[in-house]
Amino acid sequence: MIHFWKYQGAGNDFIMIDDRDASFDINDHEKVAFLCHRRFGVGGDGLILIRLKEGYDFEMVYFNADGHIGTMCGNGGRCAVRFAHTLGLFDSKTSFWAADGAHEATLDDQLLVHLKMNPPGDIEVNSDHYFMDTGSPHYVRFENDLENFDCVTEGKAIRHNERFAKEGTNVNFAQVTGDQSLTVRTFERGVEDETYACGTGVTACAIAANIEHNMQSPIQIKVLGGDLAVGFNKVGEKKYSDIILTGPATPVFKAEIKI
Ligand SMILES: N[C@@H](CCC[C@H](N)C(=O)O)C(=O)O
Repeated sequence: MIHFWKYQGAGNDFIMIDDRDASFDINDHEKVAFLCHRRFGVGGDGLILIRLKEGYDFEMVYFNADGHIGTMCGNGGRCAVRFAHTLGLFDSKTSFWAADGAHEATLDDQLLVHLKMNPPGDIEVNSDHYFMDTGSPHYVRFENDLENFDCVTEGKAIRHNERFAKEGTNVNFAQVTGDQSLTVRTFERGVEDETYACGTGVTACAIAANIEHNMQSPIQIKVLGGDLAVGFNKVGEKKYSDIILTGPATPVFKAEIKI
């Protein structure tokens, strides 16, 4: 029997498991893929284990819906913070461990989670797109009409092109909607579909918007499942610090599944 919670952050949804006793087999990809399946299982864009980690309040172990361990997940990170708070692992400020290293986060009075993201290393600026790693790899391209845009077809073609076919990449399409606002749609690696939101993706889009359009922090970002914001400090050419992803992290239900 597996006891779990379902959480969503701006519509990016996750199965959350309290695995402080480390009893979940992280190599059982089939089980994770089954649990994330929207027809045969619980359904989710990913699955997250909360584990203990020395020197931190907790560790977040993140799997994509395909059953394999993923890289950093920004929306999942916010949901993990809210879940860890419910488990009594911290009071209002936390530091936790994830695939890309340490993160800090706070939970405010309106239950919004402010999550510090690790700065991207090299940012590639190409003629029609950006590529950077904000904890997960992200391709970013600016578009003019995201409402009438085939994100799945375009995203899938880029994710499977010669450059990305092997390792994969997440693919984001961003539209400037104001002086400090964007709309973003994302095709996610590991889900292999468009998701309602991607936290590491909007982080990459905010940075790309600063480089391409001199857009200033904080940037408000509309995604299919809600509203997110990304703040940052520009500390040099294509160098950023204090990158904060802000958004909701909402428990949906708790249940158990016999497996
Ligand atoms: N939804 C996530 C991104 C998760 C990482 C990704 N699917 C991958 O492994 O590349 C987010 O909110 O950042």
